[in-house]
Amino acid sequence: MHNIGILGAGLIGASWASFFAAKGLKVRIYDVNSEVKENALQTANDNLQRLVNLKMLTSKAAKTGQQNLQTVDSMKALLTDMDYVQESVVEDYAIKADVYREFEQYASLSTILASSSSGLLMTRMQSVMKHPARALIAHPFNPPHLIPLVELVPGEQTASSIIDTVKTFFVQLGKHPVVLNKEVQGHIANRLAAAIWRESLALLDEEVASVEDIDAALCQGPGLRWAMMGQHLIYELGGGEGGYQKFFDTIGASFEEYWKDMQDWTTIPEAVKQKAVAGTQAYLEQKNRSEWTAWRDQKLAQIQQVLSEE
Ligand SMILES: NC(=O)C1=CN([C@@H]2O[C@H](COP(=O)(O)OP(=O)(O)OC[C@H]3O[C@@H](n4cnc5c(N)ncnc54)[C@H](O)[C@@H]3O)[C@@H](O)[C@H]2O)C=CC1
Ligand SMILES: O=C(O)[C@@H](O)C(=O)[C@H](O)[C@@H](O)CO
Repeated sequence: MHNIGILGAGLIGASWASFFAAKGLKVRIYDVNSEVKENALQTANDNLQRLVNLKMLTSKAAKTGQQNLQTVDSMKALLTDMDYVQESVVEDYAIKADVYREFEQYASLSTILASSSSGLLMTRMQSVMKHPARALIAHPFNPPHLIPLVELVPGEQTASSIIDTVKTFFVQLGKHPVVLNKEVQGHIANRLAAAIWRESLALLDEEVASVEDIDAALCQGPGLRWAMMGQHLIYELGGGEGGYQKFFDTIGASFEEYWKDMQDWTTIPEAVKQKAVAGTQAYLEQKNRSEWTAWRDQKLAQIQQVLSEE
């Protein structure tokens, strides 16, 4: 697959455009909002240069990538002779349904449609399609041009061959695809993030600690391990010579007590949202959002460079 379509070019679509262009693929960018589309082109060009500065891309590859990026003015122009489309339009079933119906007016039967959706169910999204077998979720983590994870989630009508094709495609591009056997809201990573986020909010609400200390307790502790290990492996090691079973039999029992005492919100209280927004302002006194984003991207690149030195 060489012709890549970016359908929806906001925050994630622009980063996807950067990623595919960095890999030497031909990338067409479309968004219903022309200003967003042109901004995405500029962002993708800027990101390619940033990848050079981060020593994650050669200048030659960046130049080729910039030459391979183009914006188009219609879905028809986006989808003509298109191999693979990464859909990153607004996270809304109705909007995605309209986009999928329009997609099928112009895309050939062989064109793969992959949604970036953070947690919508592909079965519901592909239900409006005449040819749903070629649609799946390929959910990234922000920013996809720097974070390798992509969660592949089939809908009930997705062909298994499409999952295999897209998994191979992403592995060849240096991504780390994980394949879900069945769809669940939020997939894997966002469900894990949701559990941590809820308790981060609860600890703030119960005035256990400040926003910055709650965040630091995460990124200066377990977060460092999470860059290379997940909870299962971490606790296999946490059990010492007795391994995971020892961990279950000893420390694990304490976690059962924590769970009894932890929040089980299914909606976020408005007062908590206000506390979190207020508490986060302290970060913006240190750096503005663009500076935090640049700092994040630099650290993400450095971490991955270290982790690649096996
Ligand atoms: N923001 C994030 O950190 C992440 C977002 N995602 C997912 O990516 C998707 C996009 O999210 P964002 O980039 O954050 O949203 P965004 O709001 O930045 O971009 C969405 C874009 O879709 C465009 N759009 C709306 N209707 C359209 C149509 N009919 N045709 C073409 N373009 C249309 C909008 O103009 C907008 O530019 C969502 O499904 C979201 O769940 C996935 C991972 C991370
Ligand atoms: O965290 C991410 O980048 C992704 O997993 C998401 O889909 C989040 O929901 C994102 O929309 C907010 O960070």
